[in-house]
Amino acid sequence: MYAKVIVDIATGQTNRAFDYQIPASLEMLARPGSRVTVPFGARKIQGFIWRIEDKTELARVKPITDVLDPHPVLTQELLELGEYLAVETVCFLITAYQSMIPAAIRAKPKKKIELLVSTETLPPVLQAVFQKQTTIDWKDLPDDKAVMQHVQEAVRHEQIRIDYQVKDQTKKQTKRMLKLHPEHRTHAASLTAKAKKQLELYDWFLSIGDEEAAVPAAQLLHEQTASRAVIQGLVEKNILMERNQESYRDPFEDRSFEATPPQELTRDQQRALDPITEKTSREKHHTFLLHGVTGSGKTEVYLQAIDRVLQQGREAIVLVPEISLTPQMVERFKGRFGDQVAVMHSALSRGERYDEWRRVHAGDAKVAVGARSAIFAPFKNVGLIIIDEEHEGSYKQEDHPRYHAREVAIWRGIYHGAPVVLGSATPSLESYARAGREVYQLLEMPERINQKQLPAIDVVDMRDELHKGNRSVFSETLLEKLKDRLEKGEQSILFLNRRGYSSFVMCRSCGYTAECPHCEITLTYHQTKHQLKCHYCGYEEAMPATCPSCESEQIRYFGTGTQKVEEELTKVLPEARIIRMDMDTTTKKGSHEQMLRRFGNGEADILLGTQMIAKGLDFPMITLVGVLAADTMLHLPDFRAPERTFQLLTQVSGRAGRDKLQGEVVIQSYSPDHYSIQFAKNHDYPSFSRHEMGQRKRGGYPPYYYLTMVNVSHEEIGVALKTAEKVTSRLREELSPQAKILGPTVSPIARIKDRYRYQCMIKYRDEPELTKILNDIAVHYQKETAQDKLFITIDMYPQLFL
Ligand SMILES: Nc1ncnc2c1ncn2[C@@H]1O[C@H](COP(=O)(O)OP(=O)(O)OP(=O)(O)O)[C@@H](O)[C@H]1O
Ligand SMILES: [Zn+2]
Ligand SMILES: [Zn+2]
Repeated sequence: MYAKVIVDIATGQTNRAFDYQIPASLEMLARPGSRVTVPFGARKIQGFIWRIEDKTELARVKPITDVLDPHPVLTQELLELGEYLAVETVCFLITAYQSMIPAAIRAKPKKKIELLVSTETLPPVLQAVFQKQTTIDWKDLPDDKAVMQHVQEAVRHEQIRIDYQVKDQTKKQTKRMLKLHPEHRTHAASLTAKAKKQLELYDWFLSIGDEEAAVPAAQLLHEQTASRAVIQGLVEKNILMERNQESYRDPFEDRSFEATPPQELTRDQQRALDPITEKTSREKHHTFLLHGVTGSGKTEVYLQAIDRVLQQGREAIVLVPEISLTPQMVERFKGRFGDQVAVMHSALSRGERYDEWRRVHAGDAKVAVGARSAIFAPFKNVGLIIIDEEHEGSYKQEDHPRYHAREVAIWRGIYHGAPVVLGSATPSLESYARAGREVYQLLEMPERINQKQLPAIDVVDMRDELHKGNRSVFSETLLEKLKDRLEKGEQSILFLNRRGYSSFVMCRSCGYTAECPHCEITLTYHQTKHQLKCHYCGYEEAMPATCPSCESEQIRYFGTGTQKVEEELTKVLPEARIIRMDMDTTTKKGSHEQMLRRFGNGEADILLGTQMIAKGLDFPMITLVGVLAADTMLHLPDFRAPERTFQLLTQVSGRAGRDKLQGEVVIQSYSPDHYSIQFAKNHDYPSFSRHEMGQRKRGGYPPYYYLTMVNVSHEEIGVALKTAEKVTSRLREELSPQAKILGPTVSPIARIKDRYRYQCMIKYRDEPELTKILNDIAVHYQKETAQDKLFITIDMYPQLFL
């Protein structure tokens, strides 16, 4: 037998399968998707078995040194998905595969064989191998075909188990379990009346009424059902059998989750659920866009749809943005589905993450809830994929492989015949446009639960505040309302946007911002040259000393931090209890959760924070939301800036008045008339989307055009530029005349780590050859890139433009 192996060297030359022979001793373990060690030149390296074949074209092939995984880490499906990702995102196969498995098992684990039954029941050959041990190293097995056949048989009969020897830091815990031996009836004949205690224990097991039931030995001892000697007696007689069962580290074990029964759905919820279950019950793929306003009860729809899928014996994947993977969110899923839920996110330790992954891999968990990479959950029978807050930029990975989780979800949905549900109060324009063209099916929930009103939004013009002589970060209106909530004992959220800080220039007097005359994009301030620059076309101009619009000298770049806001807040509202949540205060593991729990328990009046408090929170006592500066993101050099602003304002406003009390929102802005702010104020997603679609059409941006970004960098500015020019002209030659190729221009960050950066943007509608051409370009420069001199990054769904 031969294995085609994808080796763990991410270069163009090694981006193909290499043939190796599978030695007899490893035949049983070598499966597609298993990781292996193989000789490569003078070295030994790791790789993945990609395919297994019974012949090779090569005259001489070396044997595989070792198979690392007792069970393949990648399923056949994931192997195929990797091939798709490699082509579609222009990355190496090995990079795609590595991104699908947790970091903890990328290390080289040792394999061991564990005895699950008493030694005597093994065939003599294996008895000799084990002797008195219950666990032996795989390495110590004799390299003998006959022994291997016995091992294979014993695995099949669950007499032994092959598993990883995991290093201490990620040590698995095991529990000794007892159950009836398959042939207990025959063996029980040997029990005499004298062995009273043993008979009692045997009867106890029979009384369970389930031949397969396994009971922890510790429980029997603890509850004094039997003594150690009695248990041992029955095990020796092969009436009971013992086995070690893994118990997983449970990151949530110190917390109990209140069971939450399904709620009776509202009419809107039922109307959203029905089309989804219609597809799940027929195991048909279909993509839904669930557009439901904040507080419309989208989560309950997800939960009930998942429930159906679990009843079918299938599995579900739920993606949520990392930042909204709060205890509240976890509670809802654990509360409904208990241990069947595996939670996968970066706040868990490496070991915990590994355990959760293993529970999915072993089929012990049925629902994977996690951030972006959970889309690779190694389930075998996926029945439903949900992407909550589907508009979030974090679903796009900004490193190789540069995939978008939405595309991966749809690929897997098609593979499994599983619907994909994209949910949001503020869908991305891309998804909404697809729903408009009936590529996705739109499901709408336009009202909050119990017809609760959406909060009234007050937009305060901060230019007026300045003219009135108020230089504080709080407008009079906001301060008044904050005081009012303090008196009533209700809670407030203050939101300060961190993104887009000090990168743009604005006149504090009239709200003027500098824009590129060619691109409808805000110019970015470059400190070194004291200049304003367009990231897209390269246009630049000098930083003005006075505002070109009103001649005020109050023109400057923009920014203030949460810490400063907190200081000011304690000055004006000394009696308020404040929790500040930002990158600085949440570095400690668990602090994020703890702060939210304290706020939820009413231990603070005001929650002040950045992006991490904008979504997902569902606290009944929040009746006021204040947005301190709505503009910061509006002027980012990114065509999605108005969309992101609208989304964020809508999401953060959505935290107010979700329960019985009516909510209210104050948005402070220097450009209160901007359409993003006005449409958000009126809770008018459809009008926003219509207006923004017009802008996109005029600018030639998604969803009217696709974008691809090619970035070239090199230590020598000349080489970087020349290569970028070559790539650009090649694209111009090979793509159709309809494709617009912009650039090369200097990247917004012109130099990173001493490398000069140039970029080229491709706008296109239909270029079937594009991925092929880009892959060819990557191959063409592979020598230079392999030497780490030249970097070419190709991004098929650019989300960030820096
Ligand atoms: N059918 C129902 N009956 C009563 N209460 C419900 C029902 N469905 C949901 N709820 C409650 O309504 C509240 C809002 O629901 P949920 O958090 O799911 O909204 P959402 O649509 O996800 O909002 P957001 O987009 O703002 O996160 C929750 O407290 C939830 O428990
Ligand atoms: Zn001005
Ligand atoms: Zn421009």
